[in-house]
Amino acid sequence: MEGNHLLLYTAIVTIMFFLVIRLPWCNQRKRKIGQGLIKLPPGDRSWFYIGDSLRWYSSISSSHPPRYVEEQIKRHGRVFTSSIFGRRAVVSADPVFNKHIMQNEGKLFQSSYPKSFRDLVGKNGVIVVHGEKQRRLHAIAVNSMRLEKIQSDSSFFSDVQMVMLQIICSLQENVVIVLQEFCRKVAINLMVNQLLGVSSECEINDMASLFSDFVDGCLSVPINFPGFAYRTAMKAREGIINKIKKTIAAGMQQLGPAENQGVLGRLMETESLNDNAVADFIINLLFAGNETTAKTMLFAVYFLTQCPQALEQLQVIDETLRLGGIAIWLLREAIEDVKYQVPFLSAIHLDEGIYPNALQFNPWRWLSEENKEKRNWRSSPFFSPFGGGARYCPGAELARLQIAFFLHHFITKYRWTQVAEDRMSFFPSARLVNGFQVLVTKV
Ligand code: HEM
Repeated sequence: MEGNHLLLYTAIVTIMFFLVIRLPWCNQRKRKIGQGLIKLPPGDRSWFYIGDSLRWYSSISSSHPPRYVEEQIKRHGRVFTSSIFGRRAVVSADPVFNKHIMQNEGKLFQSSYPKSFRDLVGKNGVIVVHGEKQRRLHAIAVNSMRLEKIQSDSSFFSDVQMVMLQIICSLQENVVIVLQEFCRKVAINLMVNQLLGVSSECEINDMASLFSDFVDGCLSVPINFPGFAYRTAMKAREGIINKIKKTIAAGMQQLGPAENQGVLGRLMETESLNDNAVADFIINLLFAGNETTAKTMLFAVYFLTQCPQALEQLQVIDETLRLGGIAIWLLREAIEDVKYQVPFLSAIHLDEGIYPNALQFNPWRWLSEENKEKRNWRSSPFFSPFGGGARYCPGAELARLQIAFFLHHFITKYRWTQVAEDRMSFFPSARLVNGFQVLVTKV
């Protein structure tokens, strides 16, 4: 399992082209496969996994991450077996089967993460726990970030506005900026404000620095030794926990109504979690929400740069999530031997059959009548940027609001010119390889 770290981290931060189901490789299962009692989906039977892994890596680090999967689909069909991550895994690029996997979280499949990752995000966090505990924390997360809840927070809009203005107005004119870094800063500052209810510039900056170290560690190789990003992230985790505990101890009621104190305030008022559980909860939201939101902001500006007409209309968020979706796959472990059929011919976000000219950024596609139902990410098997089933993303509404605010401010206040070639890559995590260097000028 340890060998899986890098890919796992990539998986976590990087719309769903496909789902990977890791097969727990016990002797009993090996024997059953040998005796033909368990039939695996078709696939290359080579146990020499390096070849598959290299092709997998080279594909996800290219601008077209599903390449490897597409090649395998041509040979074996939409659900196939592959030797990646040092193990046999079943890869599904079948939209309906993917939905089935997500709907059966905890019954037939479950998500699984290595110990180093669990230590960092907290072993009681919603991302890593299972069963009743996961359902309870997930419900709390959904409740604290519901659209109505966010909108009823009288300070939400003014806070977001303030954070946005602070950062966006700090941009210098006629200077080349690396937009990737800039979007990360925007997302981290918004996250500090939205999760902890912190609004003073100085406090936001302090916490943003800890958050940034923490997120870097989540995306690094887990070497717990001084000088390594993972160790720095562990330290940042301690700093974040201290701050959360201090905020709790200070009694948020003194600071005003709890619904105006971010997710932490709402949590304290309505839920009976102990301090450690609250800290792990917030840290999980931070991890899950930060890179995903930052990269969607970045990719939206990147696609808009290539499509100036869309600037006029701004129907861009769903199209960005389809074409530049951050979670390119999800990982599941099969709990039981699963019978499945592969009768489905349709495919997912980049499939020409579902989305004609799939590789073209075309936000107007979402306006057509036939795509209206497809667009419903809660029910559609063809559009799953926020996952599905028991683990669907509880931060989806918050993320969309933040991205919309960012685009509004950035687009109405600035014009930009791209100054260096760039392309998308999903290795080691979703990014633009040259950071997207742009020269900005005020409108
Ligand atoms: C564009 C931005 C975002 C994208 C594309 C995204 C995508 C996803 C996806 C695909 C999952 C499912 C993972 C799985 O099934 O294994 C997920 C889960 C999750 N997301 Fe998001 N997310 C975004 C923003 C956010 C934000 C802003 C927050 C919170 C502040 C958040 C919190 C979470 C949490 C806590 C989970 C885990 C739920 C559980 O395991 O029960 N996400 N997200």
